[in-house]
This record gives sequence, structure tokens and C-alpha cells, in this order.
Amino acid sequence: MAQDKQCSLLLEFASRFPLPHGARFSYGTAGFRSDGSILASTVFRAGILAALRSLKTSSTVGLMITASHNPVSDNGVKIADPDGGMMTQRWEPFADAIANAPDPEHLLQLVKDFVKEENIPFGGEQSAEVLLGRDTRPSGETLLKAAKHGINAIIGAVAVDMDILTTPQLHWMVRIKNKGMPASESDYLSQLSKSFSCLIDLVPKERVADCSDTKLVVDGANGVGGEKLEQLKKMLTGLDICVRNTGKKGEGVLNEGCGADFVQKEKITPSGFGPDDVGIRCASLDGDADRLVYFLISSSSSKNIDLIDGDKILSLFAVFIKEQFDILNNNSDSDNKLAVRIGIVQTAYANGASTSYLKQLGLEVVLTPTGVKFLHKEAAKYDIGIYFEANGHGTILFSESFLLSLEARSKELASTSSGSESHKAVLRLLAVSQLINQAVGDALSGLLLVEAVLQYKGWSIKRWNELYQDLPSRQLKVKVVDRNAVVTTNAETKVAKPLGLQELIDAETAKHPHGRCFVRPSGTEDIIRVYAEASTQEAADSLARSVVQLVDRFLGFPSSH
Ligand SMILES: CC(=O)N[C@H]1[C@@H](OP(=O)(O)O)O[C@H](CO)[C@@H](O)[C@@H]1O
Ligand SMILES: [Mg+2]
Repeated sequence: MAQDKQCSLLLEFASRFPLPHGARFSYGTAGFRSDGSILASTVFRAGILAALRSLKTSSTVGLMITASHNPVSDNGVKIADPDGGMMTQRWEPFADAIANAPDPEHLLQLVKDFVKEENIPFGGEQSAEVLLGRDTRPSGETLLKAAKHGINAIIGAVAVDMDILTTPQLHWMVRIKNKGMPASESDYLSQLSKSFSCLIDLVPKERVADCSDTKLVVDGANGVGGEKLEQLKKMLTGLDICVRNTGKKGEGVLNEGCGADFVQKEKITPSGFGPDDVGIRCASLDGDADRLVYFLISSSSSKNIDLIDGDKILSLFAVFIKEQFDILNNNSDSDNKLAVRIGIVQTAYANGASTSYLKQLGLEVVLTPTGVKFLHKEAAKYDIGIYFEANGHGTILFSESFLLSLEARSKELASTSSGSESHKAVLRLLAVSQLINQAVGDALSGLLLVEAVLQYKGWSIKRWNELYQDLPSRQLKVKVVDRNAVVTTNAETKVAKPLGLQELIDAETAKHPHGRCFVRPSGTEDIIRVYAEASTQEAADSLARSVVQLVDRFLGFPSSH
């Protein structure tokens, strides 16, 4: 009976969200993405998916409506798992299947088969909860309604509308809620501001005097991040934040000529910035505030910027964390040192100079395929895993067991040598674990950690930028007949198929000093990406161009030859 009621409810709701003619959706690197005007059926079905995921895990999950750094007319949807991370990859084929089910009957059949296979309580025996968030895109409101319908199509499932949020805020809320702790937006903001002020209080006294450099100008990409940062900044002291491109009326369009993606790809000043900002520390968020890059305008006569990307943010964090362990262990007896496995996780897009720098610090560096779900999973294998994509998405993960050891050490030091250098180092590490988002990369918490570390080190943005010098690089795109004809191995650094292509790439690369080059199919666009690095910009450009020609020869459209 209950099953019948469930089936007819699902059929009825699904009939209100027909699949657009000819559309095909795929749960890619970052969930479903498309033009916002054709996404209602997809988001409705993602609502069903989220409700089933909640039933399966007996936990709260999240559903976020965003298309991140993409144009304002785009939108998208992705699911957050109970730990706040991305939905398990194991469920992606089912996500694809239901998103493309041609009609309500097919959709119902897929759901029925899946709940049976996965042993999901279906028909109202158990309750489910989905937290919903969306960014500031105009299509978000209608799509949110579609998501609610999808969730309500599953009996026992409840949708909780958290309104406009950054993507990392929603992921954080899901994680914290499942830990049984207060998980509202104000809890999030107060956790960030408290842990930030704890780090600032632990800045060595002699360096506090040098910290006159407190001004930071932030490009909010005309998205949700700027608005949230305005709220957060009221709760902070010791930092003078000015937010531009806030998305307020008249200030500009979401991600248009601004934001972290624009700044990282174009390497020029975003709109709203200019000669008056020469020498000032500047940062850019992306449209849903899960990416962060910094930049410096060094001359009033040029639009060019010095980009401080995800690799350099990672390097700053790695230097800081390593230093805290050096302080702790240099001040401990040999039998009382705290053993820690720190892992640095990057992708092949990380600038080679960053990888060399991190290795030279004695750190273990591993590469994974592109996409934060791969980096996150690898970082979670360490006591402390620091991961970043060059584009500015990343975070620092602390394992639960390592946090317990840190807390135990902190208690011990509080009773034996409170206020000692070792004690302060442990307190700093614990504050970092509170400040930095443990669920996903988070531009707001990342920004506060950068600011705290710069104050701790007494470093200007210029000094930070000089940690190492990026090797010149070039990224190009090639349109091909079928991008899936390219199969890669070794964290996407080598081409396995088509046969023979890798040998030719190797031969080209060998012609350039410090040359490095790889190609891979994009997970978000219908293209092949080519990345090249070399000791000069001209060489990087020429290597990338030659490899584009090779890819075109193997896989391009016949007419272009
Ligand atoms: C070179 C590059 O920047 N790739 C981006 C891009 O993936 P592609 O699979 O390369 O299209 O979008 C992903 C999702 O936002 C992001 O994780 C990744 O870093
Ligand atoms: Mg984003």
C-alpha cells in the first residue's frame, strides 16, 4: 500500500518536470551543469537523488544549486554527502540515469530498481532530510522549488531551505549537523571569526608591531561570497577588508570580468580594480566562494597582475603547518615528539616550481587527477592533508585521530608548560583545524587563514609571492570529434590512447628546457585541454601550440586538416 502511494506520488510530481527535448545531462566533475533555463527536470531529479541518499545513509545530506564561476545564465546542482564531501562517485551512474530518464514511468522504474539493489527503505518507513542552498543566480529560486518537489516526491523526506549560501557553507552545515552540533549560518560565521581571532592572538608579540599592512581588497565576483564576507568582516578585528564586486545593484554581473576564475585565467585586473590599488593586497573569490586567489597590481600603467594562485596559497599553508611542528618537536624530548604524516596533494596543473619548492621543504607531494573529489580523497589519507588546485580550490584536512592526539597534547602542555612555544604551536594547529573548512575548499575560511599566516610571518604579499617563481605556462583548448577518445594514466600526465600520441608529445617536450606538457579531456567542457610549461613564456607557448596541432592531427575534425 505504502509503496503504491509512493509510486503514484513520484509519477504525479515527475509529470510536472518533463525532460527538455534533446537534452542530455551528466553528473560531471562538479555535478550537473547547463543553461539555467533547461535545468528544472534535472534539479527535480537531483532532489529525488538527495532524498534517497539521505535514506540510504540515515543522515542529513545537502543539495546545492550553483554554477560556480560560470556565466550568470548557467546553473547547476550537486549533492553533498553526510560528511560534507561530494556525493560518492559510486552513485554517479544512477544520477546520470535518472537525469536522462525520458518520462515519469522510466524514472519510476529506475528508482524502484535502484532502491531494491541498494536496499534503501522506500515508502515512508524512514525519514530523510536534505539541506538546500543556492547561490545568487536569478534562476536559482525556481530551481530550488523544483528541488523541493523532488525531495517531497519521496515520502518521509524533508527539505530544509537554507536560502542563499556559499557552496562551502552548505557543505559545512551538512557535516556539522551530522555531528549533532549547531549548524546555522551564524554558527559558521562565529566559528570562523573565533578561530581567526585565536590565531591572531597567537601572533608573536614582536611581529604584531610590523602588522601595519592590514588592508585587503576583495573581489566578490558579484556573487554570494562578497555578501557573506560583508557579514563576516563585522565580526573580525585586526583586519581592514574592503569588498568590491559585491553583486549589489549596479555593481556588475556575476563572474563577468571579475572573480577568481577570470583573474587566474586572464592574469589581468578584474573590473572595479585599477591604478589606485597598486601595491595593495587583493583577493578574488569565485561565484559560489569555493575558490580563492590573491593578486598584486604592481604598476599603474598596466592591467597585468602578479597572480598568487592556489599553489602559492597551498605553499604558504604548508610552510606554516610545518613550522608549527618544528617548534613543537624542537622543544620536546626525543621520546615525546609528535609524529605526523603531512601530505601535499596537487594535480598536474600545479606549477612545477611549486611542486619543486614543496619537495625541497621535505614534504611528501602526490598528484591526483583533476577534480576536487580526487584531491580530497587522497588528502584524507594523511594525519594532515593539504590540497589545492591551481585555480584556488583547496583546504587542509585533519584526521579525527590526529586531532585527538593534538587535543591531548594541548591539555598536557596546558598543565605542564602553559604559554610555552610548544603550547602555542599546538594551539595554532587546533585553531587552523577549526578555521579551515573540513568539508570542501572554502574561499572565506581560506582567506582568513592566509591573512592570519601573513600576520604571523610578518610577510607582505610581495614577500609571499617571492616564495618561489612560477615557471611560465600556457593552457590551450582543442575542439575534437570525441574527447573521450583520449585516455590518460599517471594522474593524467600521460596519454595511453590514442596510441602513439604520447611519444610525439614527449619528443616536442624534450625540445624545450624545463619543458613539461600533458593533455586530457576536460570533465566540464567538450574539449581537450593542453597544458605546457617551460623556462620561458615563448617556449611554453610554442610547446602548447605544437601539441595542440598533434592533438588536432589525431582527433580533430577532418575539415580542419
Ligand atoms: C584546468 C582546470 O582549471 N580545470 C577545472 C575544470 O575541470 P576540467 O575537467 O578541466 O574541465 O573545472 C573543475 C570544476 O570546477 C575544476 O575542478 C578543474 O580544476
Ligand atoms: Mg566555485
